[in-house]
Amino acid sequence: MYARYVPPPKGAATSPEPDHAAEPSNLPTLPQPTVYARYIPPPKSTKEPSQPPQHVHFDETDDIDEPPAKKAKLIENDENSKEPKQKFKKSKKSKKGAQLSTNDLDVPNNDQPTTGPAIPNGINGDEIPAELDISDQPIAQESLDKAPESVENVKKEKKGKKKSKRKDEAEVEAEIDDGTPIRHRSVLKKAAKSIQRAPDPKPSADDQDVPMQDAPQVDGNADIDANGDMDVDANVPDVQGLQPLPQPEPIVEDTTKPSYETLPPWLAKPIRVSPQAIAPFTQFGLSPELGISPEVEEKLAANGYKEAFAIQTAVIPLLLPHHDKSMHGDILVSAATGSGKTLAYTLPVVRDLSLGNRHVTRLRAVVVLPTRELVRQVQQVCEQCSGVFSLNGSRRRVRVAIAMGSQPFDHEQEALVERGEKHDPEAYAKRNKRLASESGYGSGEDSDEGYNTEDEEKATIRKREDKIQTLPDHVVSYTSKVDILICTPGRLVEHIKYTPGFSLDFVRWLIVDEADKLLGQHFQQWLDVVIPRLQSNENGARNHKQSNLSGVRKIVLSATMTKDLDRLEGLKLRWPKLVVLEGSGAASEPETIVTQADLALPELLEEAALKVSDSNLKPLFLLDLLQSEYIFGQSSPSRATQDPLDDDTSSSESDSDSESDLETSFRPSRTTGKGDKPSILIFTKSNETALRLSRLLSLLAPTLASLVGTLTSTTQYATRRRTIRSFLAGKLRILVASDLVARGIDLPSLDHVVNYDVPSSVASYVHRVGRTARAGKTGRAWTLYTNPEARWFWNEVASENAIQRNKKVERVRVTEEKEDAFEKKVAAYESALAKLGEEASESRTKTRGRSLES
Ligand SMILES: Nc1ncnc2c1ncn2[C@@H]1O[C@H](COP(=O)(O)OP(=O)(O)OP(=O)(O)O)[C@@H](O)[C@H]1O
Repeated sequence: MYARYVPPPKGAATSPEPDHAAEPSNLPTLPQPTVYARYIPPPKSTKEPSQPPQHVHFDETDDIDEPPAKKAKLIENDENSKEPKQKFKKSKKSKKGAQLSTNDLDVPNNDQPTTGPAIPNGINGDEIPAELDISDQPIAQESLDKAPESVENVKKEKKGKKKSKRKDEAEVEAEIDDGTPIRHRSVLKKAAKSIQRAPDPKPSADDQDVPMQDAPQVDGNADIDANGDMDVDANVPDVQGLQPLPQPEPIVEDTTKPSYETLPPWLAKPIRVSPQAIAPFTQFGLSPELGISPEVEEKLAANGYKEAFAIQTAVIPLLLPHHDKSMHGDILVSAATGSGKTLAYTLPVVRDLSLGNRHVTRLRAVVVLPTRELVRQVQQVCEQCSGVFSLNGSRRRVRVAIAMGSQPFDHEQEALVERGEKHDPEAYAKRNKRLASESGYGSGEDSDEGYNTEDEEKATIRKREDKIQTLPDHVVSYTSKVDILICTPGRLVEHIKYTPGFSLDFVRWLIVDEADKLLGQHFQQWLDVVIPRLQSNENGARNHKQSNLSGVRKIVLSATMTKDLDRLEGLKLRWPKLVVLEGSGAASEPETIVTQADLALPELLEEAALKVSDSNLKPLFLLDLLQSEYIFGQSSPSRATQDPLDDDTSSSESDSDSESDLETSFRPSRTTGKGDKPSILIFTKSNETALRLSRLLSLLAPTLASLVGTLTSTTQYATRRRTIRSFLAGKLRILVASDLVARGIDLPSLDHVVNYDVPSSVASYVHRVGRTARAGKTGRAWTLYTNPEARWFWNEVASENAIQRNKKVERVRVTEEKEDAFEKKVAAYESALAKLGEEASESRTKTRGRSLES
C-alpha cells in the first residue's frame, strides 16, 4: 500500500521546489500550505465563507493503508451550522508525518488545484507514516509556525467540539419521532452516519503513478473558492476523496516444478545401461591403439570372454585412455551380481599397466575387497588379463600380488618389496647424522637429522632401516615387486604402516569392490590411512599413459551401491560418474526407472518362497525341498497358490488344489533325470547354525551325507579353500554356509541358493541369491520363512518396489504336515536331534580332556 500526498499550492512560500513558485497560476495562494497529504483541507477561514463550508471528517481509527473510499467521510452540510467545522487529529505521528511530507517529497509543480489528493511519483508507504492524515496539516503548520498560539487554538477547538457534539445530538433528536426511546438514539445516530459513508471506490486499472493533473478531486463537484476553501456540492452524498492506492505488480506464478532431489546430479542421474547392450571388445577405444586390439580380443575369447557384457560395454570405454577431460573422472558402478563387474575394471587397468616393454615395476594399482575369497577370485581374473596383454611374451607381464590376513605377514612383505642398496653419499651422511643424534652425539642443527617426523610409523621404519649395515656411501633402497596389489583393507593398512619400502606414491588406480561393505565398516579406518597417501603427485608419478590425466583414478563397485554421500565422501572422489546396469524389468520403461529401486537381480533368476509353519521343524522343510523334484527329484511336491500373506495353511486347502491350480512357472529341476546332481548353496544366519544343519542333514538323509560341506568364518582358511575346490569340482553338491560367502564369490554353474534363514537385509538377500544365475545363466533362489518373518519378506524383499526382478517371487509348498509320512519324518528328526546332542557332549568331553592334558 502506498500513501498519497497533495501537491503544494502555487506560490507557496515554503514550497521545497523553488521552480514551482515561478509558474503562473490563476488559483489563489493558500495561506500556509507546507504539508502535503491526500487532501488540502479548507483552511480555517472565518472571514468570508463564500459558500456553506463542507466538513471533511476523518475517523480516528482511519488508516492510510486502507482503501481511500473507506477513509474519508463527508458530513453533509448542515444548513443550521454557521461556521465550518473541522476536526483535527492531534497526534505526534501526524506531526511527524507532516514534517516528513514537507521535507522529503519531491513534488512537481503544476496547476493542479489543491483540493484533491495527488499521487507523487516514487512515494511509497515507507516514506510517509501510515497514519498521515489530511487533518494533520493545520496542526502541523501551527506547531511549526505558531507555537505560542497553538494552545489557545486547541482550547477553542475543544470548546467547538463540545458544542458541535451537543448540536449533533440535538439534530438527531430532531429527526427522530417523538416516540423514539432515548436508548435507541445512539444506534440510530450511528446508522445515519453509516448511510453517509462513501461507497468503495472502483480501483482503476491504471491507478499507479497518477500524474498531478489527473489527480482526483474530492469529488467531481468540489471546487475551491477564492479563499482556497473547499466547496463540495451538497447534493452529492458520497465522497470519493482518495484514489485507489498503487498496488505492487502482480506476482507472476512460478510454474517451474519443485525439485526434491537432495543428491548431486551425477548420483541422481546416472549413466544407465541396458542389459542387452552386448558388444565386441574391439569396439571400445578412440582408436585401435587406445582400445582393445583384435589379438587381445582373441585371447579373451580363449579365456571364455567372447563378448563384453552390458556393464563392461559401459565401463571399459570410460576407463580407456581418453583425451577428453570429462572422461577422466572417477567411476562408480552399480550392477547386479554376476554381471561381470570384475572384468570391467581389470581389463582396462591391466591394459594400462602392460603398456611399454621397459617398464619399471612399481605399485600402480590397488584393489581392495572385503574377504579373502574375493581377493583370490580377483587375483585369478587379473592374472588372466595379465596373460592376455603380455602377448606371447612380446610385452612385459603385469605382476599381481595379494595381501590378506590368512598369510604370514613377513612372507607378504618379501613378496611385495625388494630390499637393496644404492649409492647415495648424501643420504648416507644424513643417515649417519640421524644415528648420531639418536645416540646423543648429534649437533641437532640439521632439521632432517632426527626421526621426529609427523608420521610415527614411517619414523619407526626409518630407524630400523638406518640400523642395517650397508656399504660406505650406500643406503638401503626398496623397489616394488608388483604392479597390482589385491588385498583386504586391514592388511593394506598393516603394510602401509609396517612394511619398509611399501609405498603408494606411484599408485594411479584404486579399486574398491563391494564398496557398500567396505565403506560401511571401519576395517581399521582404512580410508583415513589410504586416501591421504594418494594425494601427492611428485614428478608426475601418477601420470596416466596415452592420456593427459594425472592423479589417482578410483573405481568403486557394488551390486548394492550406496548413495550415502557421507560414506562416499571418505573416498574423495574427483568428477565422479555413476554407471547403473538396469534391471531387466525396467529396461522397457526408462522414464520410470528413476523412481524404482536401484537394486536389481540377475535376469534369469527365478525366486520362490516356502512357508515353515513350525520353526522347530525347519530342517524337515529344508529336507523336503532338497528331495523335491525341484532339486534332487526324489518326491513330488505340491505348489501353493494361496495369497502369500495368508497364514492359514489348512490341509483342506492343499487337498483342494486341482491340477489347474498347480500351474506355475516353477518346473522340476532341469538336472533331474540326467544323472548329474544339482549344486546347492544353503545360507544360515550364523556359523553355529551352519555346522548343526549340515550335520543334521547328514543324519536325516544319509544318502546326502557325502555331498554336504560346510563353510563358516571359524573354519580354517585352508579348509575353506579345500571345501570350495571340492564343490567346484562337483564332489560336494551341498554347501551349508554363513554369510561369509554371500558376497562376490563366483561359483560357476551354481544351480540353487537356499535361504534357510531369511537374510538380515534386502541387500543381503540380493548378494545371497546373486550367487546363482550369474553370467547370463539360469538359477533358482529359495527362501524359507516363518510366520513372524512373512510380512517383512513379502513386503520388503519380494515386493517389486524393493528390487527390480524379471519374475515375481512364487510361493511353493513341498511339505504336507498332515500326512502320515510327515509324522515318521518328525520321529526321525527327533532321534537325529538326540544323536546330535550326544555327539556335541562327546566332543565337549574330548575338548576338555585335551585341554586338561595340555
Ligand atoms: N564378457 C564375459 N563373457 C563371459 N563371461 C564373463 C564375462 N564377463 C564376466 N564373465 C563371467 O561372469 C561371472 C561373474 O562375473 P563377476 O564375478 O565379475 O560378477 P560380479 O558382477 O563381480 O558379481 P558380484 O557382484 O557377485 O561380485 C564370472 O564367472 C565371469 O567369469
